[in-house]
Amino acid sequence: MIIAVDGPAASGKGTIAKALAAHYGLPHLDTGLLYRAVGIAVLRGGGDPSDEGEAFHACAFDEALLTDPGLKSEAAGRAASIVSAHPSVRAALLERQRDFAHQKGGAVLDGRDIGTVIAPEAQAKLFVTASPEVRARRRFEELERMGLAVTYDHVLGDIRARDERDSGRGIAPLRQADDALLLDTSTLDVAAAVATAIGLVEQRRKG
Ligand SMILES: Nc1ncnc2c1ncn2[C@@H]1O[C@H](COP(=O)(O)OP(=O)(O)O)[C@@H](O)[C@H]1O
Ligand SMILES: Nc1ccn([C@@H]2O[C@H](COP(=O)(O)OP(=O)(O)O)[C@@H](O)[C@H]2O)c(=O)n1
Repeated sequence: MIIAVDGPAASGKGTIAKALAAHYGLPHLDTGLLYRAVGIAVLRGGGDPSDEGEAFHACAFDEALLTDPGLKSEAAGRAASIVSAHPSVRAALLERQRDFAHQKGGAVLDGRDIGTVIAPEAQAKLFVTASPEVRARRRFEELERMGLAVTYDHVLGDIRARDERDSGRGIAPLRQADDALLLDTSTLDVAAAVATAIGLVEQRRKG
């Protein structure tokens, strides 16, 4: 079974995708990490994420970058959101994601375009969301726990800017697939959000 989990920044999609993977015994891919790695590779090379040529070049990033703690920073998220709007960058990362989705037995992937572009044939698609304020609070607390110097207002501004860029781009914009089930986690804690997600996947499996 392929499970596609899409949604905006800090909606809880990664938490849900990981829990679904554990529940169903499937491998999980956080596709945002790939774009973050490209973004960080450009920044560390002194380049400009909005330069498509530089961003494309960075798609051949060192695999060790995928476990770099710097990937979780706001700067990496911002750079990821800029490089991910370049068609050549999306094309360069496409096959790797499709191969992961189509491995024997299935997989869980989370991102922005899993249900629409990477695996439109996924048996279960969830679109996870929450209000921008709730998402900013969660991300703010997460970054604080990591010891990063951030303010709530800055994180909220960053989340809004990313929402706009991710939803407004011409290629693979963030949107709920027609056959995706909506899961708003604004008033759900992690346990309730995961339980709801499992219920929705079961609905698709049986239907
Ligand atoms: N339903 C929830 N209630 C409270 N906190 C949550 C919930 N879901 C996720 N979180 C927390 O919010 C932060 C962002 O969650 P994450 O799953 O990484 O979001 P995303 O993958 O959408 O960016 C993490 O610190 C996570 O523990
Ligand atoms: N499948 C994906 C995943 C991420 N991305 C981009 O990569 C950025 C970082 O993604 P992420 O999932 O790591 O970000 P968070 O939602 O965890 O904050 C997003 O803002 C998107 O611009 C994408 O375009 N397509």
